[in-house]
Amino acid sequence: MKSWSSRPVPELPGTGTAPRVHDTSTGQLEPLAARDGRASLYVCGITPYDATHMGHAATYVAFDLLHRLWRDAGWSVDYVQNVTDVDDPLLERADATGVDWRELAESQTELFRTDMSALNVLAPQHYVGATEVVDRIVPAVERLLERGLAYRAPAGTGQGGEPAPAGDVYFDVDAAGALRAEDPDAWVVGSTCRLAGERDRMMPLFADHGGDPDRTGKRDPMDPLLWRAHRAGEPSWDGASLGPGRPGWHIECSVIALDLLPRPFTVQGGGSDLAFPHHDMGAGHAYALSGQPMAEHYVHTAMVGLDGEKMSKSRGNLVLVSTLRAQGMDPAVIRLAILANHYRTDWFWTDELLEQARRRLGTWREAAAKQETAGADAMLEAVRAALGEDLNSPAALIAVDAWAARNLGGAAARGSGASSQDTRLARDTVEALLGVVL
Ligand SMILES: Nc1ncnc2c1ncn2[C@@H]1O[C@H](COS(=O)(=O)NC(=O)[C@@H](N)CS)[C@@H](O)[C@H]1O
Ligand SMILES: [Zn+2]
Repeated sequence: MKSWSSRPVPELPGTGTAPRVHDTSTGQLEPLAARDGRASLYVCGITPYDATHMGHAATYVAFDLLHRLWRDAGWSVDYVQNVTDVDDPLLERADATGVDWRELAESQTELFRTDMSALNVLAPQHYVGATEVVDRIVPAVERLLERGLAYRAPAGTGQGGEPAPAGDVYFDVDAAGALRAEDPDAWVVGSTCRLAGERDRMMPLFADHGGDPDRTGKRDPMDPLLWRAHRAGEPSWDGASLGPGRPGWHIECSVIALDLLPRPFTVQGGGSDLAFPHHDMGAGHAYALSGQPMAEHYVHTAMVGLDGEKMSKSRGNLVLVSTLRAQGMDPAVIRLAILANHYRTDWFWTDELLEQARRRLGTWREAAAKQETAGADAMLEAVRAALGEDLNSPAALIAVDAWAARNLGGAAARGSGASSQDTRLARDTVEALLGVVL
């Protein structure tokens, strides 16, 4: 699937260092460093409807900061993102709005690409739809069955009490967890999101995020679906020995990452709502298939809300990037409004945030319009330091505020050494590291 076009990233003098970022699997700040000069990133992509709301945008802008820091450190970045272009929520929305599910997926993915390009989010090298890799998912599920790490559920009733045909294939979390006996690094339920052993906390999360604990005939209610046997009216693919059907959710990300990224890759990323079950189960599938951990680090962004509630499709309280753009809002203002919040602190989208970002950008651009300015070196150092400490973009913006104030304060405030080269470096710093064009 095609990705999107990205502006070139200005080169900066010197190099940054490995950013220390909070890793969900350890609960600590960890240096996210490349190996042999290569860093690799898998950020879960959208399920293509209601794109691109501010929650989506905040998550992809956060990982864009990491991507830019890695390039500033002189490393090459292998970046993969998927599109969950077949899944229950998408089919339900298509049915509810009387739109063909493929057309809905295609048009919403295109809108997402346009919004990402407008927000100056660097494009992944690989942008892969679940429907493009069904032929890779089927053999992976067959392999898990052969190894006794998956099983076919008998006919019964589904999560909502509806009839469920025989042939739904589930991952056996217990059997997979037993692999730890052979390898202490092996995945067990909860090992990548630190919920191991907390079933009473896990079960509601599992049910809320695509799980079907009440489906009869499962060995463990928490076993996640790998392959959904064909139901009338649903899209389905040839599943070879699995029979006709469609992929489960977690397995798509495991298979795409295993196909395109090193084992393990550097960072698995997404919003905090993906930590469990999605990233944890996905890590279990990847370990069961490869014998290697899926990722070295797991990084999750906080939730963006509106009017006191998490911004989400189900609540329909969405502020869309494309709506603001259609109203003439400069996307750089939207990006600045997002960056004014720390990626790991839940926050609410407000008009004041947008207004504050608009003013801030105006001040920065006024300073950058001056023929000669000073202080870019100090600003570069301060922005690198702020982002290098758990992607602290609010502190980075304050460093740019200080640079602008100094240069709008008249010649005396600027001090000696003002030059046009300095202005160039200031612009390049703000664009290369923050993705904002002055
Ligand atoms: N309110 C929100 N705040 C922050 N991030 C959010 C919010 N809502 C969704 N996200 C993030 O946006 C990304 C896409 O979400 S999504 O469209 O529901 N799609 C999915 O979660 C799956 N397609 C991942 S494989 C995910 O990383 C999700 O965690
Ligand atoms: Zn995913």
